[in-house]
Amino acid sequence: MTAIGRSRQAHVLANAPFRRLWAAMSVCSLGDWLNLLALTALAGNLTQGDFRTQSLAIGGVFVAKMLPAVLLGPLAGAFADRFDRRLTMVFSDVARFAVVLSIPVVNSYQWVIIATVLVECVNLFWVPAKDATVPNLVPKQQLESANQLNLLVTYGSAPVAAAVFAMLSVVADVGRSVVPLLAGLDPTALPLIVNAGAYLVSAALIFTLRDIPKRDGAISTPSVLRQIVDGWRFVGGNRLVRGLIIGMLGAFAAGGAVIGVAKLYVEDLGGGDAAYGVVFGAVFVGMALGMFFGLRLLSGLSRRRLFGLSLVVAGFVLAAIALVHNLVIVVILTVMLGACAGIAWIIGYTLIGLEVEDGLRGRTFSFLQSTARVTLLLVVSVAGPLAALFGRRGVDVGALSYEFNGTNLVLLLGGVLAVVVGVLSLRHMDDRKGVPILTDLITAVRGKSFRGEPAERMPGLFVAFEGGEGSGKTTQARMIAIWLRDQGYDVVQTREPGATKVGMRLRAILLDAAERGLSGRAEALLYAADRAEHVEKVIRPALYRGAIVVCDRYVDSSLAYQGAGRSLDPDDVSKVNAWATGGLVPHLTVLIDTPPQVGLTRLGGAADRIESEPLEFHERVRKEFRALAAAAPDRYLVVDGTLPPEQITAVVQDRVREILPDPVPREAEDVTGTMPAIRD
Ligand SMILES: Nc1ncnc2c1ncn2[C@@H]1O[C@H](COP(=O)(O)OP(=O)(O)OP(=O)(O)O)[C@@H](O)[C@H]1O
Ligand SMILES: Cc1cn([C@H]2C[C@H](O)[C@@H](COP(=O)(O)O)O2)c(=O)[nH]c1=O
Repeated sequence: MTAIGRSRQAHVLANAPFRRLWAAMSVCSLGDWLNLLALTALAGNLTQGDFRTQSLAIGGVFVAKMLPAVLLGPLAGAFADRFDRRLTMVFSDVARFAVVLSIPVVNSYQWVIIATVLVECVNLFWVPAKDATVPNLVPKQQLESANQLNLLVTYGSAPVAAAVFAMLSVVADVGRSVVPLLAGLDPTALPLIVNAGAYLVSAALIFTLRDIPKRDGAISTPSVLRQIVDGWRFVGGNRLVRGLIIGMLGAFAAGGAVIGVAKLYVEDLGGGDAAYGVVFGAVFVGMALGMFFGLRLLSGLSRRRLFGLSLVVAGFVLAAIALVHNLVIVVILTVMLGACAGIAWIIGYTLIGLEVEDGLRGRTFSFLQSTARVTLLLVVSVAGPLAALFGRRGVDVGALSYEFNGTNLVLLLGGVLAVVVGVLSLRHMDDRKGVPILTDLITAVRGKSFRGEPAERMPGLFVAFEGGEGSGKTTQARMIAIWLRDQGYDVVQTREPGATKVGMRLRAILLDAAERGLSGRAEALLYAADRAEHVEKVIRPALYRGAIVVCDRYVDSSLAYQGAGRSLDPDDVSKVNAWATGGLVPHLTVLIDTPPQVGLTRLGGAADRIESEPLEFHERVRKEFRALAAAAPDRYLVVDGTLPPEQITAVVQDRVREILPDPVPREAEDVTGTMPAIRD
């Protein structure tokens, strides 16, 4: 039953005009992928014999495919705006049909290149006309679903095309051996005919789609160079985005190296066109596996770390592909390579979506797309000539001989590049500095979250100071931090709320006296949010590093203030905080126990939102602090806060000394005195 006032929205594919356009897009995408496979294979077949010529010939196809988009993209977009969109698409489809069909008929390398450029020029009209049509056919609220479906067919058709290509290649081979008339035909002729047919089907589908308005507004497409310059201005200053862009472009470059030499490499391994189709399809199968299963398998690992890590692993897998001379193993490794690429791709896109602020997001995506195109073009154009330049080389080790060709070199370089950008991304974006990545990885593989590490397993020491308003804990935390630094320890002195960037904003909200009417639960959650950020970004990394963390307030403050003060269920407060901190508990909590009547009078300046609570509230807080300490005396030190500050410091020092790794004995300290190196 649907709720009153809410009607269930039909699926976007229930919209007949969009369904027809989508069908046309699907057929075209399939045709496009088949085209890529068939043309690269044909270029290799037409120049067979000489390794160098073949490498250059295949590289030439990629250059011909990408150059029109880079040079003429914006121009074609502007032209496409002026024509009737339906007719633009229909004419483009018919033109593509004719040009692709002519390729197997002419059967020459020069024509392959000319035809490729022609088809790509026509694509420049088809794509903007299609993009501008979708919003005309679909209501605004369904646009996102429509775009998702478009993406699905754009990339989802690649493995289907690879399978179709492999199958058609086998059929063509059988046909040529059985029918003598077909013997002279290149095996790629059949896939090219199917490719041409796909464009014709699309033309027919769109021709009958009368709902497309003739013209509606303009699609403005700035030049690729403009997009890159503008984009860098916006994204270059952000460390996270910089890391993401470096990683994603590196992945594109490594991918470009693979695309540029894949056909020849498969041929080197003894595979024909069908095997090329299988390897091509393996990349996409792997990508799908990575996107769906890889992320689930490692759901406990920090996304930023997983991004860099998947690039590094992809690099090693690519290097293995470069060195192994076995087609079956190469196909398996290619699936793994695709999985790493899939993980990196989805994380990269999601992180940009989540962590880049709204005003920058569009520009970041368009910057990424423009630079990705240029990177791909550059790498693909260099890969072939580089492989050709290196040629074929053999290494003899005793009775064994190992062939290392230009294709192996390009793949190996692609692998090294992926490892380097992976490491660079990790260094730029790591959100868990100081925590060994292997520890995180093992925890994630075991199915646990990286946040669940108890303090005892970390080399550092965690001391928290608690107490009511004006009890003197900030003074004591500072004295202890100075004393510890004097003794040569790495000390991180911190506080709650407000030790992180987000925390500072939360502190402002939480303590603003003008912020009236904040509910108890919201207050508890905001303190917990501050704590989660604090633990993840400051405390845990410091403890992993082996530092001593001296923290002014921690979970007990929430139990005392929100639990007892606001009368929230202590179990709820405890659970929320256990989740927020991943169960991180201090080694020692020092409670500076000062009666509120005393503490509140010590404070100067205007009272903040919590300080201005009535005395009974602060009494409840104090009572709860004392109860918590009484329940776990081993982990607490309770000191009378009305004593003179130096006396309190001495008591705290004695207790902390007991748990210090390699402490300086009290007597030695008394004799030598201290030479404070850092006062604060
Ligand atoms: N033992 C003490 N006896 C008297 N005054 C003290 C003592 N300890 C600190 N003070 C003074 O009390 C005031 C509050 O101290 P401090 O800032 O350390 O307290 P606090 O517990 O951190 O307060 P809050 O958390 O409410 O900000 C300061 O002016 C400080 O000099
Ligand atoms: C961590 C934490 C703090 N509070 C309250 C206690 C104080 O009134 C303020 C913090 O101010 P301070 O001068 O830095 O001590 O926030 C709380 O209610 N719950 C908490 O978890």
